[in-house]
Formats: sequence, C-alpha cells, structure tokens
Amino acid sequence: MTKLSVNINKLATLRNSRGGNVPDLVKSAKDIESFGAQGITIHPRPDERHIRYQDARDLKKIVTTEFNIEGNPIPKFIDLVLSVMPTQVTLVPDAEDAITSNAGWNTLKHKEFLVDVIQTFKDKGIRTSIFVDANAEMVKGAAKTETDRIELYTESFAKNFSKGKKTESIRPFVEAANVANDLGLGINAGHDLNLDNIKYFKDNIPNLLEVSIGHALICESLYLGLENVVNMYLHRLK
Ligand SMILES: CC(=O)[C@@H](O)[C@H](O)COP(=O)(O)O
Ligand SMILES: NCC(=O)COP(=O)(O)O
Repeated sequence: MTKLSVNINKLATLRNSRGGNVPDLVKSAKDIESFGAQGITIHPRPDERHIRYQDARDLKKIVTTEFNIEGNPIPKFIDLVLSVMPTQVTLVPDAEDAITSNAGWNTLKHKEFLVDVIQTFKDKGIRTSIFVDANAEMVKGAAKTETDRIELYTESFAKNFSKGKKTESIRPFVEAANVANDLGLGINAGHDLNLDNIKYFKDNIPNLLEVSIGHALICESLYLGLENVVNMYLHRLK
C-alpha cells in the first residue's frame, strides 16, 4: 500500500489571501485525516507565504497520522523541525524566491552538509527523506548520507505523462526506484501528481511507500469535493 499524505499548503494560501482563519488549517487537517488520508504534509517557506511556522506547531498538536514537514534546512527551519518533532522531515533545496520547488538535491555536491543535517534529525528520532531527481547517481549519493528515504521529484513525470508520453515519463523513475530499492532506501514521491497520473505512477514504481499531493488535490476538490477526492486517491493507491 502507498500512503497518501495531503499537502495543505494551498489551504494556507487561501487563508492568507484574506487574513483571518478561513479555511481553518487545523480543522481541515483533522477532516482530511477523517476522510482516510494517512498523512499531512506542510512545506513552510522562509517568507511564510502559505504555511506559517506557527501552523507547524498548531498542527503537531492535532495530527494523529503521519506528519511530514518539507523545506530547505536553513537554521530556522532546522530549529522548527526539532521543536515540532514531526514523523518525517523532507529536505528540499528550494530557493527563497522560487514559486515552488523546482529541483532535487545534488547529493554529491552537498554530501557533507546533508550528512550533517540528516544526522541531526535522526539523532532525535525523526525520519528523514531527501528530495531528488530521478537520477541514479543522485539516488546513490542520497544513500551515502544515511537518509532513511528519498522523495522522487515527479514534475518531469507529470509533464511527460500529460503529453501522452507514458513510457518515456516513467522510465527514469523506475530506474531510480530500482537503485533505491537495491540500496535499501525507502521511496516517497511528489510534485504535480494528480488524479490522472497517480495510478500509472503507483503501478510502475516498486515499493512506493508514500506520495505527498497538494496543488492538484485541492484544485480537483473545487469540482469534486475534498472528501470525495481524498477517497479517489486512496482508491488509486491501493
Ligand atoms: C517539495 C515539493 O515537491 C513541493 O511540491 C512542495 O512541497 C509544494 O510547495 P508549494 O505549495 O510551495 O508549491
Ligand atoms: N512533496 C510534494 C508535495 O508535498 C506536494 O506537491 P504538489 O502536489 O503541490 O505539487
């Protein structure tokens, strides 16, 4: 089974657009869990344009499934994660001004830094994951950092899939997953996954443990309803 972790960044974007507390992230996270999702993901960015650091603290009190915090491990992010103690931290090399995540780690170039940060989190019992492109060398580099898992950055898969290039879209991901499995790394995936492409991705990636999905899931919910959409993903991930 592949777990669904719902990324609620977009709900925070909506809330922040008006000030106030609508939608209420704490209530939304509880509801999403009650609809069957097996995790909640947040990605606080340094400018707190959607998820605020306080949201991470508030959500920690009520999330009963898996709590995943993603972000670039700058000092204030490391401090936040260590104080909140989520189930999992996913390290993403995002630039401060990036609209969204747009690259995986160069795990060879940043090996020493990653080893250090990963150790800091693992010492506290927080599971670690590193966001990487579907590239065998980057996966091998990730294994050398002692991370528990990788998160495959699926934007290129989603783009090619939407153009009808199914086989081409999945090939590098299958290769990267095989390397990860051989090296004993757990495999997560995320970015631009949606109701159209998720089943094909899941069916082709061996031992896919978890997907985190936000942007498309919230957009699809505008038409189909949040509870219904969560269940549609759960059905496709069986
Ligand atoms: C790590 C990743 O893939 C991103 O999808 C991210 O978590 C989404 O962040 P935004 O909601 O800021 O685009
Ligand atoms: N790690 C990926 C994530 O949390 C959600 O990405 P997206 O579905 O918003 O592209």
